[in-house]
Amino acid sequence: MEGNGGKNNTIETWLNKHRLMYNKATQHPFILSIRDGTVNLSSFKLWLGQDYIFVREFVPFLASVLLKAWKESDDGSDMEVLLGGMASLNDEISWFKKEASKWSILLSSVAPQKANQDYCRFLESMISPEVNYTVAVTAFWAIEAVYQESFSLCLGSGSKTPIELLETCQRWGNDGFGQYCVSLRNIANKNLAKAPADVLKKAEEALLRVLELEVGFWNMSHGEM
Ligand SMILES: Cc1ncc(CO)c(N)n1
Repeated sequence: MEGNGGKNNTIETWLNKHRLMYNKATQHPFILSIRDGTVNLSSFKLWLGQDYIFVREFVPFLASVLLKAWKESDDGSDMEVLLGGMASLNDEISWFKKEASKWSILLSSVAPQKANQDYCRFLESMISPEVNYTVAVTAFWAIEAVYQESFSLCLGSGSKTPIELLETCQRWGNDGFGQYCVSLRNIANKNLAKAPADVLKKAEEALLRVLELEVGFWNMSHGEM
């Protein structure tokens, strides 16, 4: 018997259960301000500099997920999806540098703020070999999914996203990134379906922690510290 009663839709179940928190993370006032065109550009610049630091910390985290997949996954296609993610991160770091120079942000002088430090500390905790693959890949999916949902909101019909922010929104809101998030969710669901109860509990906690940290990250950018 599988740990999850034989179901293969744990993520959907959790998203329904935690819908309020998920919506808080994906429909944050900062994102809504981009969508309605009222965004404060100094907030956007703050976000950009902080997210560059986050994304650099994201590389060793993803490397650890890849390592866990190699050790613990029985499906070789997981590794290919994760490797694709690693390749996009490489591209993303170049994009941040280009975007920062467009906004005259000196990345080398940006220091991580408290909410960012908290998030980076969480990523580091997930790197530990004691955290198993199912938990780490669930967290990874959640981190990517929040950005995908958030930024695709800024591209929808009726959105008044300022033209100079469209490229940012497209980076995470494009269909390819959406497909990638679906692949990650499928991987998470597949592993959750065969996970024992204690692993399920840790994965659900990791999901909630990610949502909380994402809200904190948006709050920081939006100047609600
Ligand atoms: C804070 C944060 N969450 C998620 C992503 C998605 O990669 C990101 N770049 N930054």
